[in-house]
Amino acid sequence: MEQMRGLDSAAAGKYGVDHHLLMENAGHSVYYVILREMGVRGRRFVVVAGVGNNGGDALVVARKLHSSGGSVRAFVVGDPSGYAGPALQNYEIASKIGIKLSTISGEAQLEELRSSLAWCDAVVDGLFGTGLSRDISGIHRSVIEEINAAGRTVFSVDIPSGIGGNDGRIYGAAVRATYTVTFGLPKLGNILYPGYYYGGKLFVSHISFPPELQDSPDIRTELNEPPELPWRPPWGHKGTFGKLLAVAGARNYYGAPYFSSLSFLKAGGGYSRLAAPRSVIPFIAARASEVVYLPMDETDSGALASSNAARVLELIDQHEIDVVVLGPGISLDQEAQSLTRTLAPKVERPLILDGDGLTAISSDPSVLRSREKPTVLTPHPGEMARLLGTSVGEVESNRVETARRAAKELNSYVVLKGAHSIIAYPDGRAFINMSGNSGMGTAGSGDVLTGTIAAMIGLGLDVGDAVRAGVFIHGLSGDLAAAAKGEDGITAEDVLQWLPAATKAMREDHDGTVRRYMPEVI
Ligand SMILES: NC(=O)C1=CN([C@@H]2O[C@H](COP(=O)(O)OP(=O)(O)OC[C@H]3O[C@@H](n4cnc5c(N)ncnc54)[C@H](O)[C@@H]3O)[C@@H](O)[C@H]2O)[C@H](O)CC1
Ligand SMILES: [K+]
Repeated sequence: MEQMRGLDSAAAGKYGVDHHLLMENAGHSVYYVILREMGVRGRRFVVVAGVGNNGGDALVVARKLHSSGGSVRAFVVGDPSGYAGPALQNYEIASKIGIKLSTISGEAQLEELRSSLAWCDAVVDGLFGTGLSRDISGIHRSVIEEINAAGRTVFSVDIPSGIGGNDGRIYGAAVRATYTVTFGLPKLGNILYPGYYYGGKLFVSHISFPPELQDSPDIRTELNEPPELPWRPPWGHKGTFGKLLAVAGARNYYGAPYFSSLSFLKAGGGYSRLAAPRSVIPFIAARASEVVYLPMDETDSGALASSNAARVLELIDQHEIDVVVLGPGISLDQEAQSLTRTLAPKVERPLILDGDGLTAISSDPSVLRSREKPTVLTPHPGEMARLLGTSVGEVESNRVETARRAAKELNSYVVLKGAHSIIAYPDGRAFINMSGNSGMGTAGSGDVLTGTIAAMIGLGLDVGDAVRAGVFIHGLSGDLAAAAKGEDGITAEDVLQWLPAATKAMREDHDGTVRRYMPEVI
């Protein structure tokens, strides 16, 4: 939000696009969405305006709806003497042009609001925008509850009132919008859950900001728009599309090694090898004949013995491995953990660390510092908390900055998994991934992600691009699975089985596939 205010003042200062113009553009963009989504003439609208600039925007909308033949009942919530600048100007105009304008200062006026909400076809929510600074109570909260109770189509101005602009959290109560039109660029609160859910269909209006403002390098957080996949030469062979070595598995963890090694092939990778404890391999081989198996020495508990380190390094050279996955399902067995800490600094290939492999390096993250080749970490919030020595609550309350911090401190590409996974680069950039659904919160889904990212490296993408493409395609695969079977019952196997279709969609219609996940720019 602070960045947006900076853009605002830059727009006014440098280009003369002052706040009056910005407010007019903002109001018009909401009006345009209403016109396009439901029409205006003869329709009935309740406009709820707070006494800040969000309210000012809403009064511009009221003026335009009124002018185009809509029936408008506007309610100012709070003391109109609070208006200033362009918001005051729009309040004064709204007072003169024949709009039915009431002020709600207390519970006594709620009945008039309630009957108007019953009367209207749609509500314009301009109570709070990015100025929301604390939990909502009193009359503001009652108004939000009335809007939600009325069950009408709601167009929220900039952000659903009650959603925090920087964190997407609900500040006491929040409007459940059908549409949100946000200005300039999306705020984190428009994109992070639950804010993203409360916003309904999201539109972005650049409110006539010049591109050089929107594309400013100072903006270090973006939506994940993954790159096109590299071309597949028709004369390609297994080696052309990447050779994986997955070091994974333990006696009671058959799924992780299976999912991480097979998903590599399902997402387009060329040749997949799995180094797993000797006794585990027959069970996995029965399910994945396409993977080549390397039986490894094991401890009494059936985990990878630490004595395997030299052999793994030899195998990497012998088979000209391109990318290594280390950790899925290796268990907390001390030897497997120490094997991971021994291998991590020595693997001179792009390395993806996941699952219990992350736990192994959590006790000594410095083992990554000496690595020259890129490192990718794919923690869920619990693993991230262990990596950073903090709590899950801390991680979840500030997902973007936590991922950014981890990427910098560990000099790695970090995927903080969860609803809207966050991808952070060592250089400080962060990307919010928009594909995926709640059905993917299921055992093994993360293992499918590691093989998918590895496949993108195998196809030839730079590691940063490979992480962004892998996370997006993994989520897309889960969405295709959910579309076919519903979110409740999909399992990691479904996410795995839909990977080819997801990769195919990216090849056949990259722009269309990605655009479906992006807010519509109007
Ligand atoms: N480039 C842009 O992004 C543009 C943004 N515009 C609009 O401006 C709002 C932000 O307006 P602001 O005046 O800063 O605050 P709000 O209108 O969001 O809030 C009103 C007012 O409410 C007070 N307040 C905060 N929290 C509470 C609370 N819990 N209870 C009661 N009152 C509260 C606080 O004093 C606020 O000032 C942005 O969202 C856009 O809609 C421009 O108009 C267009 C360009
Ligand atoms: K709002």
